Amino acid sequence: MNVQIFDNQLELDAYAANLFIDRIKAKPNAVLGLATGSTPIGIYAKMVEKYRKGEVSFAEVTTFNLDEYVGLKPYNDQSYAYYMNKHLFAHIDIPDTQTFLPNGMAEDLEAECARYDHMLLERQIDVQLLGLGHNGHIGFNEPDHALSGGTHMVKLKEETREANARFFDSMDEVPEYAITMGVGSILKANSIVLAVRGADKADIVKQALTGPITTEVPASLLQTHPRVTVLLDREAGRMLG
Ligand SMILES: N[C@@H]1[C@@H](O)[C@H](O)[C@@H](COP(=O)(O)O)O[C@@H]1O
Repeated sequence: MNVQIFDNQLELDAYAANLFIDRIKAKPNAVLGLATGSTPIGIYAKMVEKYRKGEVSFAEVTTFNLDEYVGLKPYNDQSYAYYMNKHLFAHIDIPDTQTFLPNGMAEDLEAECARYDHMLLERQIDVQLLGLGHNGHIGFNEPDHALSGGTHMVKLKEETREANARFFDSMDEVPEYAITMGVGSILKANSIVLAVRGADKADIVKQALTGPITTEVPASLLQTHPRVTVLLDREAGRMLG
């Protein structure tokens, strides 16, 4: 693993954005795997800035998001569809037909997981962006005695709902279920960028990067992938030797 520790957030954001932009410059029709949460916001802002300066075009890029809550309409401001439009898609030249997220409003959620998985099987993600949950989750793959390879529905752990409650008006509004890309699909990406910030993630960063490879810390499976770049701020990296 290539681990980079940054003194400030802006440097981390710029470095991460460049990894994606360099890939698009080398391969204009690159397939990007995208993530949500607070960490990627600055990375997307940097991508938008570079797009506005004319440094990159997303016209041929395709994107797949990791996950989506079940039961939130796309125009609900807490849905990941809304987030992606707000922070990235609305500001760049990517056609709507080339951006994909699981549909958490699908009537038949099993069929929706199969549909999303089918699309992922047909394509290879060139660069996959990941954040890290406090319990080691990636996407919404929660710690468990076994993990799913493909897209599936998950019941969110209470700790995850609590961590994400800060974005909602009350805990009752935080969805209980989500659809997430599986760990198998994530590990199939050609390269992976894991971005993590904050002292509250230092312990799980250490477990994920240096602890045993276990489904109880889903991010520890990244140790098995040959091309992972880990981007940390000082706080998140403070427990690494
Ligand atoms: N489903 C997302 C994850 O994909 C993300 O990595 C995590 C961490 O988010 P943050 O960057 O806000 O800590 O939040 C959510 O649970």
